[in-house]
Amino acid sequence: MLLRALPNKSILRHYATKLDVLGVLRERGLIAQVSEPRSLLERKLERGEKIKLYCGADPTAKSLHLGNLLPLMVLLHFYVCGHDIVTLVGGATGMVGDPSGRKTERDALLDATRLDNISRINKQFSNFFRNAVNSYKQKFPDSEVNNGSCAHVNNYDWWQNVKMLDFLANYGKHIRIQSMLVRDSISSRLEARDGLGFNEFTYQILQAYDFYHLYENEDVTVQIGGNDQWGNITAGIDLIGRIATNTKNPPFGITVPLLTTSTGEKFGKSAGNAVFIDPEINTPYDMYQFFVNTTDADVGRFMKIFTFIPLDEIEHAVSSHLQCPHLRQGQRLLAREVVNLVHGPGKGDDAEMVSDVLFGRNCSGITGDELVRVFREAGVLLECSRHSTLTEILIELAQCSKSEAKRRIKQGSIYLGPERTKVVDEVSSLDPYVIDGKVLILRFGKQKCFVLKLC
Ligand SMILES: Nc1ncnc2c1ncn2[C@@H]1O[C@H](COP(=O)(O)OP(=O)(O)OP(=O)(O)O)[C@@H](O)[C@H]1O
Ligand SMILES: N[C@@H](Cc1ccc(O)cc1)C(=O)O
Repeated sequence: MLLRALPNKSILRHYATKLDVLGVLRERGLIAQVSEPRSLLERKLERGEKIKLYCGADPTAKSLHLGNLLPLMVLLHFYVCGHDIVTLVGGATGMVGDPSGRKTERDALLDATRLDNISRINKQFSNFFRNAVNSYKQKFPDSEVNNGSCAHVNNYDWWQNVKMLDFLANYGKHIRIQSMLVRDSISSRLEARDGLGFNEFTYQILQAYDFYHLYENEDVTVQIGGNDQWGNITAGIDLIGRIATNTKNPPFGITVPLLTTSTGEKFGKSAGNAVFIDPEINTPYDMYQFFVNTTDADVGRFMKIFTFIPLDEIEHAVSSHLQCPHLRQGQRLLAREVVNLVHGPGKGDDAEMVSDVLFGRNCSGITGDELVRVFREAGVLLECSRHSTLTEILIELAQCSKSEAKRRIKQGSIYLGPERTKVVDEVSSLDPYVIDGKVLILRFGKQKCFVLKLC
């Protein structure tokens, strides 16, 4: 296995002092466990040796979600420091189902659904790394980013050729049942009433063999995953130790802490609380809203995990945020940065603009075209005929009767235009409130705001 030295120029501002990506990741709260011999990995990195890392996700949903971003952020930090990365979509493992962290067996997916999920997830992997690197470059224009290579693989590509008899004969004896039985994902399910199917029991063998395959064929030496993946990752390390032809470069596993909800549940698909990164499922604005609602206590932690904001700037941002927490400056910075990173430079700023308009911040100066673009992307642009009267528009928006609409206007709870002009009567023309002849901002009291494109 060839070890290549990292080009000096790839050492970025954040890592300049130590060549210590692992140290930075630890400080950012992105490391739960590193397998032994850890010091060997640390020394390699300190010497500037280039390594290759992989992380996998099963195609059990249409999209990756914010929980999946934690291991991907680890890959990303290594990537912008010049290391090579591989993402894996589990075309094979997705047919079997990972029991890790689950109390019950997964429902099998239809082939067509799984295949569709695979192509979507591969696209999300490549978009994520492209957007994140672009947003990194935009954020730190003076840093030279010599990112490593980024490859995307599907484990079905090698599993489809593996024959069961050959596998059992060649690898079976190297896989020890005792160590399989004691892994948390297995032992916890053996005690449960419904037990565990043979498919799920063998899952760790599949993931172990993936690591072995990538180690032998692609020079991958590190696997990253959530902490629930520790058992599967160490199964791979065991297998490599037993059968690899060249063990001069020992394999390693690095896990990230599991992002949990306030009730301690893993944030993800199974728990049904995921925020997805596919903009067709959750728009950048949805993601912005999720982060803007972060509690004060989590703002700094999430900035460390989900953004590239340097640690000293995070400290500064959090302490000035805590002086006036009601302004939610910390949450706004966090939300803007994450969305820029995941969806590409500028998308966080666009989402912030939508949020500012909807939640009543000063929005004068935004052009009609810009409003149409950002509200359309956020999926919250409404349309109405430019010949409609105010009463007709209200009937549509509030799904109310004509008399109810008129009553609302009389009550003085309707505000129009960027200047939020209160109206108390049907207006003869909406034109004075319309921005650039095409967009009307209409508010119901303080709570609701609508942006309408006039057609
Ligand atoms: N909440 C989370 N925090 C940290 N890592 C996570 C989280 N959710 C998933 N991951 C990690 O993302 C990687 C891919 O996960 P994958 O998509 O296969 O399953 P999942 O999202 O955990 O799905 P499920 O909820 O159905 O178990 C794994 O390494 C997993 O540990
Ligand atoms: N088991 C991982 C996904 C995965 C699949 C195959 C691998 O080789 C690696 C990771 C999970 O469910 O989160």
